[in-house]
Amino acid sequence: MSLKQLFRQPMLRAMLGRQHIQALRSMTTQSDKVLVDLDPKTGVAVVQMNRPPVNSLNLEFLSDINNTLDKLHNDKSCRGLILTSSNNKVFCAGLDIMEMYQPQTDRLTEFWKTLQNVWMNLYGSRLATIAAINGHSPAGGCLLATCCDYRIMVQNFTIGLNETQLGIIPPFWFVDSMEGVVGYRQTELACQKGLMMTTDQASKIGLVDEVVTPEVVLQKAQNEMVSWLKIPDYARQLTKSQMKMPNINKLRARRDEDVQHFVNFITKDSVQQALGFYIENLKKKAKK
Ligand SMILES: CCCCCCCC/C=C\C/C=C/C(=O)SCCNC(=O)CCNC(=O)[C@H](O)C(C)(C)COP(=O)(O)OP(=O)(O)OC[C@H]1O[C@@H](n2cnc3c(N)ncnc32)[C@H](O)[C@@H]1OP(=O)(O)O
Repeated sequence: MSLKQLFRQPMLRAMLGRQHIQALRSMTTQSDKVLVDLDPKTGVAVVQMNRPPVNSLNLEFLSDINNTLDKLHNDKSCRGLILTSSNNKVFCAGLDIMEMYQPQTDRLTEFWKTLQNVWMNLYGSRLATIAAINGHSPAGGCLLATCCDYRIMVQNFTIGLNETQLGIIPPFWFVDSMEGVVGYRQTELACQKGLMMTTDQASKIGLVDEVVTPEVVLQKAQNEMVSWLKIPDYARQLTKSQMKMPNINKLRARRDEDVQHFVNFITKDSVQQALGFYIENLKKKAKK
C-alpha cells in the first residue's frame, strides 16, 4: 500500500486524527519505511513498520528503525512506544533472507552490526514498549516482539523463532530475549524445534500477553500503555534496566565474536544451499 493510500484509510484517520497525520507526514519525509506518530499529549509514539510486501528486515530498513529509536529516545516528551505494522497480515517476516543469500562480506557484516544495534536499542529502551502484533511474526519479527515490554497479538496468526527450520541457528541474544519472556523450558522447546506457534499457542506459554481481534489491537495497546505510564518513569526504567542489562552487556562483550560467527556461519556452502532451497520454496508458495 502506498503512503497516500495509507493516509486515506478511514480507520487510521479516525484513530490518529488530523494533527497526528500531519506529524506522521513530516516524519515520513525521513523514512517512508518507518511511520511515526508521536502524540504530544500522551507522549506515546506509534511506530508502524512499512516495508512492503512483508516488512523483512534488510540493512536500510534496520538503519531506519534504529534512527527512529534514537530520535524517540532523544525526545524528552516521548515516554512510550507502540510497535506495529502497516500490513495487516504480516507484523514482520524477520530478516530479509536475500541479505544472507550469496552475500558480500562487507554488507553482511554491516547488516549484522545494525541488527545488533536495533536489538540493544529496543530491548534496552528507556520507553515503555508494547508490540501490537497485527500479523505473522517469524524469527526476526518474533525477536522485535520479544524486545518489547508487553505483547498484544491478533488471533489466527503465527509467531516464533523458526531458524532451525531454515537450517540456521538462532543467535544467543535471540534466545535470551525469548527466555526472558517465556522461561528456559519453553524457549528450549520453541527454539530447538523452530516452532511457529499460533496466537493461541503463544498465549498459552506467555509469549503473548493478550489475544485480540484485528479491529481493536491498536486501541488495546493504547489502553495498556496508559497503565504503564502511570508508573513514575525513573522507577519503571531502573527496574527494566536492572532486568535487561545483563543480557545487553553479554552481547556487548561478545559483539565482534558474534559478527564473526554469523559471517562464518552464513557463508558456509551447506548454509547457502539450505537458504537457497528455502527461498525457492518461499517463492513457489508465493506464486500459488
Ligand atoms: C555458532 C554460532 C553461529 C551463529 C549463527 C547465527 C546465524 C543466524 C542467522 C540468522 C537468524 C535469522 C533470522 C531470520 O529472521 S530469518 C527469516 C525468517 N523468516 C521466515 O522464515 C519468514 C518467511 N516468510 C513467510 O513465512 C511468509 O512470507 C509470511 C508468513 C511472513 C507472509 O506470508 P504471505 O503474506 O503469504 O507472503 P508471501 O509468502 O507470499 O511473501 C511475499 C513475498 O515476500 C517474500 N518474503 C517473505 N518472507 C521474506 C523474508 N524473510 N525475506 C525476504 N523475502 C521474503 C516472498 O518470497 C515473496 O516474494 P515474491 O515471491 O518475490 O513475491
